[in-house]
Amino acid sequence: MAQPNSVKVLEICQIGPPPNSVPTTSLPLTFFDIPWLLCRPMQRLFFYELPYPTDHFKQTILPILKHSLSLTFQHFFPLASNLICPPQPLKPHILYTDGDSALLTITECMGNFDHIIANYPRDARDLHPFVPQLNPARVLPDNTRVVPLMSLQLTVFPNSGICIGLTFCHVAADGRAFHHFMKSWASICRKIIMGDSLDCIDNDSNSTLLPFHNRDVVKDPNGLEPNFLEEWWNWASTWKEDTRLINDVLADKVRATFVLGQAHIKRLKHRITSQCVDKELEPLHVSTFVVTCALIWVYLIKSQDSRVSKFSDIDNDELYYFNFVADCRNRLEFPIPSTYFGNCLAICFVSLKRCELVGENGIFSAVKAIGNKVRELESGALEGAEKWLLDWKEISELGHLVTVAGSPRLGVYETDFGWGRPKKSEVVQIDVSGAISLAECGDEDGAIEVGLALSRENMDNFNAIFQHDLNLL
Ligand SMILES: CC(C)(COP(=O)(O)OP(=O)(O)OC[C@H]1O[C@@H](n2cnc3c(N)ncnc32)[C@H](O)[C@@H]1OP(=O)(O)O)[C@@H](O)C(=O)NCCC(=O)NCCSC(=O)CC(=O)O
Repeated sequence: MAQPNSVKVLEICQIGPPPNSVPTTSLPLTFFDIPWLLCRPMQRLFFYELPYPTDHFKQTILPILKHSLSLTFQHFFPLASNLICPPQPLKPHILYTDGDSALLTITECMGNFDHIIANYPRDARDLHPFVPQLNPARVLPDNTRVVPLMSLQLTVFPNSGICIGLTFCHVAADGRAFHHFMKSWASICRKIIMGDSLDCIDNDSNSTLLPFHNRDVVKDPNGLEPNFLEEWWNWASTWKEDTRLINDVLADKVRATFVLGQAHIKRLKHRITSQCVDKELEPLHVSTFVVTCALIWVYLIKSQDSRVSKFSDIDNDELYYFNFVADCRNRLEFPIPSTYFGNCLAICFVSLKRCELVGENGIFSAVKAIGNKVRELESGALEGAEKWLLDWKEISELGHLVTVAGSPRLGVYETDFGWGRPKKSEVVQIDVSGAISLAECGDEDGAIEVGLALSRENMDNFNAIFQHDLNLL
């Protein structure tokens, strides 16, 4: 019997920039890009309500989506390009050659749209049929690997909605760059639907300014690039691909979205600020991002308690880690345009003992640790950058790590192709990577959506703690 969420493939094609519109271009990787070479591909879904039958979608909407995608690739060509990894010591780089294109698969799904986009816990495997696979890498006779950087999937849910799914390599684009691409594609599509002029895509709002590709703006006075490359080569030579089947990894996992409302965030901020006053401490950096991360970090550790205690003694002195990235486009001594296309992220780690996190003042301690790290970025976002890769490797091997994907500042729900805001956006890879995903809330200004993928037992525990504690805020 077919699974409710199985999809039927309607068409497979390749879409690239219009022929002869982009010259052959090679982009070097900067020290900001190299750490992402070994990162799993990003998997992002956007769901839209669209009450049309499949034939209408195929005849009317699909041609516009394809045409606007091609026009968008003309400016965002790295996403239609390949990552070229020649044998050491030649450097990996991104190469666009005329004719390069991204794989686009069109599918149809008879599953229940409302269930698929719901916030309540659902089988983590439910979203995977909508995630496109990247074309496999090619290996040239001289052992150069040619790796496609992005693929797309459009799934139509007859008479209810569509899903735009994208898989892309983080080495090509960070969150800001990727969502710039998405909003530009949406803007061009919208203009075609409205019959507006396409003379330029940079005349309506900041989100559709043209991307900036010149990598010379990234200065590297401390020589991070050669060191990161050396570490990547060492790491890649011993790296073992995770060959487990996705269904095995996700067999017991469920995913859910938790919403932290504006009122909750306000009260949480107020509570932390008052604690500072009561204890006569210096004010902390109490942003929405910081308080949300602190709260979720603490609840995640508390929700694991029952599982940990079943198998082992809890070591309260053990260090637990939290990792987030910070957009450096306005945080460096040298100017980087806000439209810079590539990676421009500082990698930040904080750690606390388990007892500090689960104790009475756990959220306060977590706010202090994360907030201080954000504040440190003001005095030098590249401070300690030489340890980014080593920290990453060591800490991920230690375990006890919570990482963040997405951000509430990327405007995910502003991605409007001409038929309204997304009903839901999901970061699918968190179910394997173990990260939490953050986004602004689609339904409430100032609220935050937190995406989680946990074992069924942990999700139940997390849900109970979240509902109980939120009522006390
Ligand atoms: C370092 C940070 C994570 C956290 O810094 P902060 O704690 O200071 O929080 P912040 O920068 O969001 O905002 C701080 C304050 O600035 C103001 N502020 C900032 N941006 C604003 C905006 N767009 N609109 C309105 N206010 C804004 C608010 O007052 C806010 O407080 P308040 O919040 O209280 O109102 C962030 O600055 C940052 O760099 N975010 C981007 C991270 C990123 O790019 N991630 C994507 C990874 S790639 C990826 O994951 C791929 C993918 O997504 O597909």
